[in-house]
Amino acid sequence: MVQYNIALIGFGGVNRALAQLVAERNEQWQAELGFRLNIVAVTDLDLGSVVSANGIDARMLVETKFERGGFAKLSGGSAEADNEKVIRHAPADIIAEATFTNPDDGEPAVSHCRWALESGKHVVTTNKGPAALAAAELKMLARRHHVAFEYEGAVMSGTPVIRMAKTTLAGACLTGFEGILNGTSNYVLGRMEAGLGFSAAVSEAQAMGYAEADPTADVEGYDVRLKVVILANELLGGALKPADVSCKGISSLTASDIEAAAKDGCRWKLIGSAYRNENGRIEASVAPRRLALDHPLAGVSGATNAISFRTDLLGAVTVTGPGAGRVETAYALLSDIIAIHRAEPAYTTKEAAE
Ligand SMILES: NC(=O)C1=CN([C@@H]2O[C@H](COP(=O)(O)OP(=O)(O)OC[C@H]3O[C@@H](n4cnc5c(N)ncnc54)[C@H](O)[C@@H]3O)[C@@H](O)[C@H]2O)C=CC1
Ligand SMILES: N[C@@H](CC=O)C(=O)O
Repeated sequence: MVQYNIALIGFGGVNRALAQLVAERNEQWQAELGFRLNIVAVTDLDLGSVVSANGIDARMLVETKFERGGFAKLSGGSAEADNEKVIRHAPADIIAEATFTNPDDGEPAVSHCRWALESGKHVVTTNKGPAALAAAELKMLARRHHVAFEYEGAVMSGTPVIRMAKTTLAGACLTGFEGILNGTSNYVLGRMEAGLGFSAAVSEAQAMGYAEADPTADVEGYDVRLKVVILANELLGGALKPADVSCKGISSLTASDIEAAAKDGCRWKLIGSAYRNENGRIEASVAPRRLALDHPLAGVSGATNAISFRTDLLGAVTVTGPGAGRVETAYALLSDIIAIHRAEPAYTTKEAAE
């Protein structure tokens, strides 16, 4: 039986949902995917840290109402989130990083990933900071230590966009993309169309688990900007930084802007895009756009996201699916672990990994 020991860094909506899946689906994964997961460590800024080489009961983790520092009450627990010690020394094969996204420098998540990779542990993360701001360094570190750095969930949560574009669209000559890449802002725009105020709509998105810890990142477009950087660098061979992407969010859109668009048979959407121009330069932007109702992205509603890839050989290829949500994003971590499992011989053979 293959069993991967996993450490959860950050125990908020996404990693809790992953723990819930572990509690409910390990038998199914063993039968269908050929492995099971064993949670050996968890750290969280609010709750502290806990390590157990034999494994921590996933159901107990999700069902217990821990108070601040509450992991101290568990065997092997402490009230402090001792991330570096846990990441470097817990007996984990895989580190699941799901702490807050820091859009400025990606820290401390970049360091979490670095410590894990340096210690020979695979990293799966939904955190956009490391993927957008330090992917080149972290991928190199991963190669050097013969482990994986995977971040499918950083764009469009569990909807398989990065891996799909890299593998199944290989050879189709991708020249650009445009899409709705933030669930919160799309949800907010839809609720405003239904007559709700901006702040009330943002509160709803927070309650549903879609929004960032600071929802400014969602409504001002900073979250989409990170996703555009990730996709442009990963799929178009760019070396973009957030400052290279012009950025405007939806916070200045008023109820009357939304009404006026509806009267004209249009709808506002926050669109992130990047294209390689004829000089080979990548032009990237984030901005609200008024789309006619027959535009392929106009009908994408709620926290659903969609991306249209522009390719030479196929024209536009559009993928739609969840863009946010706790379980949906936990699925992205599972999909990264499945990718690691399927590539495992490449990691255990030194020559193949170099
Ligand atoms: N919720 C969603 O729909 C999606 C979330 N993401 C990303 O996944 C990550 C996790 O998202 P959620 O679980 O929804 O966020 P959350 O805010 O529910 O949970 C984050 C957890 O990380 C903990 N934390 C923060 N800094 C920490 C640190 N330095 N050390 C240890 N723990 C720390 C917090 O105490 C909190 O419990 C974020 O980076 C987010 O941007 C990505 C795609 C979708
Ligand atoms: N806050 C983000 C979560 C996923 O990246 C969103 O709303 O899309």
